[in-house]
Amino acid sequence: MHTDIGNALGGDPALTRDGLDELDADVATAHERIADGMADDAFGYTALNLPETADPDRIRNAVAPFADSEAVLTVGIGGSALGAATLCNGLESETDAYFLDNVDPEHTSRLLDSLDLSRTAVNVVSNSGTTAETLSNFLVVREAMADAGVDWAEQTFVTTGPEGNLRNLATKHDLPALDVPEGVPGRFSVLSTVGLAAAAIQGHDIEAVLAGAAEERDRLAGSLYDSPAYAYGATSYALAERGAVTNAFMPYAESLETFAEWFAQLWAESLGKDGRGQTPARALGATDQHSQLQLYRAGPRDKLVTLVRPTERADRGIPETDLEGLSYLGGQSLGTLLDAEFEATEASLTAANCPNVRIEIDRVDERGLGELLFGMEAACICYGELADLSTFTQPAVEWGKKAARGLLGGGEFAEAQAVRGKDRLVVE
Ligand SMILES: O=P(O)(O)OC[C@H]1O[C@H](O)[C@H](O)[C@@H](O)[C@@H]1O
Repeated sequence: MHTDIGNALGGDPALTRDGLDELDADVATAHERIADGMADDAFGYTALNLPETADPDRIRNAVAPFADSEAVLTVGIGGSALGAATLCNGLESETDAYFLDNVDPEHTSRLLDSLDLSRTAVNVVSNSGTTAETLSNFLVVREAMADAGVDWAEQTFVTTGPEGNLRNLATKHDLPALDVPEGVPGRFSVLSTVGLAAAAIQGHDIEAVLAGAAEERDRLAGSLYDSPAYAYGATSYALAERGAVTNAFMPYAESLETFAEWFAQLWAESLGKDGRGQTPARALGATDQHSQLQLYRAGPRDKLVTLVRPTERADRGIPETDLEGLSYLGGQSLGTLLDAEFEATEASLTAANCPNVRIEIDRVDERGLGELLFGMEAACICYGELADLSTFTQPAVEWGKKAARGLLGGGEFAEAQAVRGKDRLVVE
């Protein structure tokens, strides 16, 4: 992964090279704390050890019974779905991958009706083993399988923590179970069983994902100028502190669209605390050049734009044409056009003083995704250290979970009272 922060300097909000140089001493301290956390396998930091500690053979063996499946359906939400979705949606496979995260009944029904459940492996993922959306969707999937005359227990495996309803269910029905590694929060779990099992069923080279991640880990160093991950984390932090409270994250590859979703969870849930943080906005190049870019270039001066692309991709030529005014396109390729658009957007933002960062990988393949995923995790942790935030907690998300559970009669939660006490001012 390469991080080019040249265009992050000298814009509005203003960040100077001197400012970054000054921050570099804090990056050195942050790096020490991160290295200590990794060495101690401390909660959260241990996620950065996954390139070494994840066991691809164990994952491959666990999913071997499902190798002939036509599709893999992952039932999970948040960190228990987005990592696997990033890998599966980023890479080509003959085995289809589907994800049930939301509990929209229409979507769930439509998806289940469209699948051949007799040829579908079901991967139920929940670290806590108690998440209402995941367990509800699983109960619905199980019923649909039974209705279709499918032995659900033959086609289901779980990925979960040591305790909880899902662990109990796996024990009761003797389902294959993969363990979520201890101390790894969901949004940092993509390089573990949580993110890699579905990719393994799809036949992807999960060792290469880990190798890409390991390469990025080896480049963590005590200076932001030596580590692409810290360069991104430190620059984002410095800009946010100066007013760039929005991070418009814009990959130029359809295959990276889910990666932007994964990034949004990582950045928002980890760094949105104590009145601080940087709001991730998901965009896709070149599509959103024709919509959101207007705001990024000419709207409030409160943004960092992150442009991400592979430098190599399978290309497709644009046919020659004698259509008037279009001859300049003939003989070019879609890839050349996309690259030109990327560079034009970058220049256009810079000309308007909008700070932007360029992140590149060689290709969207297993290795490249491993680099990006690890790189963004390390960037996020670095940002959290610099801002002195508790990167690995999510009290605000837990609040809503408790409120919803209380409303459904799942226990006594003070948070549910707040929902009942909602102020109303209805206009009809
Ligand atoms: O894996 P689970 O325990 O089911 O949790 C799934 C998700 O739940 C919550 O919303 C957390 O804030 C997320 O970080 C987590 O990834």
